[in-house]
Amino acid sequence: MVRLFVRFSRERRHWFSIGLLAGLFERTASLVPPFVLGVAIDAVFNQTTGYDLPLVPDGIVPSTTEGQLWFSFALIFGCYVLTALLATVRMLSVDYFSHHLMHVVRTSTYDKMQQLDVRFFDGHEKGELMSILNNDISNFEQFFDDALTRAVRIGTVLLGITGILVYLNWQLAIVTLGAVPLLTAFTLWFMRRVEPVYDRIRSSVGGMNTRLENNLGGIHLIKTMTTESYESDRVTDVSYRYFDTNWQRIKLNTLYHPGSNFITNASFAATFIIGGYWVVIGPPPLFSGTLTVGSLVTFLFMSQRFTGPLKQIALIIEQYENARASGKRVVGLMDMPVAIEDREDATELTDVDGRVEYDDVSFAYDPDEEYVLEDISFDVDPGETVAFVGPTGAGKSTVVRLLMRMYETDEGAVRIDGNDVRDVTLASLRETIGYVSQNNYLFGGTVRENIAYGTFDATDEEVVAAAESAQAHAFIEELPDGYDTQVGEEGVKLSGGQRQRIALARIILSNPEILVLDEATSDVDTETEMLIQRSIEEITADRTTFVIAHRLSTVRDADTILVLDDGEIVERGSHGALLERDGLYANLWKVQAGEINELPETFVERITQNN
Ligand SMILES: Nc1ncnc2c1ncn2[C@@H]1O[C@H](COP(=O)(O)OP(=O)(O)OP(=O)(O)O)[C@@H](O)[C@H]1O
Repeated sequence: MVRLFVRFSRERRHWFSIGLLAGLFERTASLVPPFVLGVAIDAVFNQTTGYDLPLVPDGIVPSTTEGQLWFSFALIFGCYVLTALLATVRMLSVDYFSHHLMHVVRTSTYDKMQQLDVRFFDGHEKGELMSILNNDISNFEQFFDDALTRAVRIGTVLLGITGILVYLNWQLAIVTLGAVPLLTAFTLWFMRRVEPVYDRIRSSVGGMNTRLENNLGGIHLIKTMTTESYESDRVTDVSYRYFDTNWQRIKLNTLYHPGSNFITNASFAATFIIGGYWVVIGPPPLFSGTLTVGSLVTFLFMSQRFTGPLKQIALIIEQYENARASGKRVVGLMDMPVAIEDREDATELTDVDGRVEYDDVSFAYDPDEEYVLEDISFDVDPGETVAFVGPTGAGKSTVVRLLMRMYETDEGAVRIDGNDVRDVTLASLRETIGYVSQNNYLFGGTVRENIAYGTFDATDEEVVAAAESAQAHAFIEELPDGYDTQVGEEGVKLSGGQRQRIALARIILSNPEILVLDEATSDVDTETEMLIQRSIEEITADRTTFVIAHRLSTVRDADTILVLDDGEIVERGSHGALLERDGLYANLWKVQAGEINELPETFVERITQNN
């Protein structure tokens, strides 16, 4: 928490200082009225002592009893006004500071999260990350907004009360203040018990968010599979875990609150009994000197004033523990090493011709698992189209993820125009490559915004031209508001094929040097695909293109077709050459063309051996 505070509060820290100072003076001013009341009782009502207020020059104290009465009223009223003014200053400055801090921590955490590589997101659920960005950062804000200023005010009150009570009667002060060490010991015991519970609460919030996020995202699946009751049970489980960890906290709190109440009330009772005895009968055994009625009234008022703040310590601890657990998660994320980032001497990838080389590339998603790609080598000349085909899970998408350096090769190198992708800046590398996948993400917003995403300065004419190339213009025109139609969250208001065409238009508009089409037309009907294919031929004519497709008709015109199986290239060549070879590709083609009904059983084995 200290780290987060030091790092992110720099710009607005003065607001925090102003707030703390205002809180300090506010509490000091609030202690004056009971003290003035005590003096007034003795000097004005009982007339047993002189009107003597420390720090107030004698010259300004009226000499008549009536004057002293009005003076006391004015002083008490003035302190209340001052307290209210200072409270306003405190609240404004501290609220401003803590909300600004929350804003800075949230945006910085988000920025950091964005820098993390895809592998990080593979291993973390969205709900978990959402709960860090939302709940954890709010807890952090709450601590600074509320708990910390409260702690400062309590500190001031306790110090002020201690000073006043010791000044009035140090012996009775020992009785009244005896509660403080007891309460401190009790509080420390409580803190030790409650700390791990808060860690568990924060993690159960993350788990619950993840479950809810998953279920809302998969609501269509839940409905079609009629798994509502199964999912209700799963939500009940995570919600119960949250309830249960909270219940542990509540149980500890219920022990703490009555316990601390008892200690502080005992201190009040002891002050009342000993002080009352002293005023009425004389000093009790072990005590000596005099105690006036006014002093006893001040003592009783003050002991009430400090029992409240002492009880609030529990709340502060609660907020502190909450913020500590949250801070740990935020810092954990901030400290997460960025596995894929620009090297210090990274250069810009500019004037790209589009020559791509895979040089003996091997890769595993999990270092402890087998390679997903093994010894992949091929070259693509500028402007050529290379296609990847092969059974599902063969590693086709993985090949292109390495090109964009979403993951790094374990062995070998991927080069563009002779530059190892690890030696160029990530931004220039990824700007060079346009990627359309089978899972096209659309942001909630209009069709136009989605097409121009990433090419934010595109004119309307350019957007329409890109949509025309992607065979999307006609259907967009049919939509209720044309290009201004809202597509809904993740584009739910569009069909899969429509979403794909918008994603294709987006990439066409960004005009990348290298194009990757990963099942980019898998969701459109054959007719539309043929139309898109014509546009794609135009778009890809002069640029290096990687095409991944299960529908082999899409790739038959590619310059080179690489057939992948189980992470290895098992065949390579043009469509005609591969048909002649009569291997895996030829068999797949025959199945798709309806010439044979199923693949020969031993084909993979045979082909692998032949290679
Ligand atoms: N993010 C990931 N983490 C771990 N393993 C992965 C990940 N993505 C893919 N894999 C695994 O890597 C292998 C290759 O996956 P890849 O997506 O490259 O196959 P593909 O040939 O593109 O398949 P498809 O035709 O079904 O899209 C598969 O066994 C898959 O389970």
